[in-house]
Amino acid sequence: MNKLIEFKQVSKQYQVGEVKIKALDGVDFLINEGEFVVILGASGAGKSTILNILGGMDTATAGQVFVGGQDITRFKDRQLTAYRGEQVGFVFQFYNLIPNLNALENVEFATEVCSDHLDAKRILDQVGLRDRARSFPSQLSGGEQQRVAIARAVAKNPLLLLCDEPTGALDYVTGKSVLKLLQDLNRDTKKCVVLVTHNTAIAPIADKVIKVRSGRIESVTINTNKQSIEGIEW
Ligand SMILES: Nc1ncnc2c1ncn2[C@@H]1O[C@H](COP(=O)(O)OP(=O)(O)OP(=O)(O)O)[C@@H](O)[C@H]1O
Repeated sequence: MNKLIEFKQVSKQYQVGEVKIKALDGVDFLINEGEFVVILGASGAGKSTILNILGGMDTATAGQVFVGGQDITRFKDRQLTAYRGEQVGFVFQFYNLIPNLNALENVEFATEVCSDHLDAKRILDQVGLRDRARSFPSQLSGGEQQRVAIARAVAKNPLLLLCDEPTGALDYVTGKSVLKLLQDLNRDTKKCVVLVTHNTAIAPIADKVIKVRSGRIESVTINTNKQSIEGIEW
């Protein structure tokens, strides 16, 4: 399998007044093309910091981050903006949809800047929202809004899909169906998915599990017997 992402001795320090906070401290890991990766860890472990640096939303204090062979820590602002806009699809806990655009418009708006984007209607169809394309976020359930957010991310046709606690605001059954959608998309499109969670029960659905603790990598495990989301409970 080809290497897609490499973190090399990545550190991140935040300065809050007089206090220095070490969010990441020498983080190393590899992710291959097409992998479904779960980043696990307790609150404050550094999971979101890893995802934000990988997505070009934050910058490392030290170290290198290679994505598709390019060191994104060396990118100038414009390159980073282009990388974020075109190569990365984000899915957040609280959907972040634009309230006065309907579902279809939310997806189309996100893909406008992407030269290689997919058809918004087709992707909405794929996430099971064909009949809700004209609905506004306030008219959709949490699970439906998250499906729009996933469609928005996928329609950009990005290199990677980054998901930060995508089921954090959803009930058990809806959360499971959103994870199933992400798992299906990963299988069908071969896009790399990196999902951050504190829920250890989700780990068996991943190809690779990266455990983070106090800003360091505790372990990296390859699941030889990856499970389907239907097969696990918590
Ligand atoms: N902008 C910031 N300024 C200062 N400290 C920050 C900032 N962002 C994160 N931190 C700190 O860095 C550490 C790692 O935070 P991070 O958000 O990556 O953890 P996390 O594992 O994603 O936690 P959670 O599951 O609670 O979201 C924490 O101690 C946090 O307080």
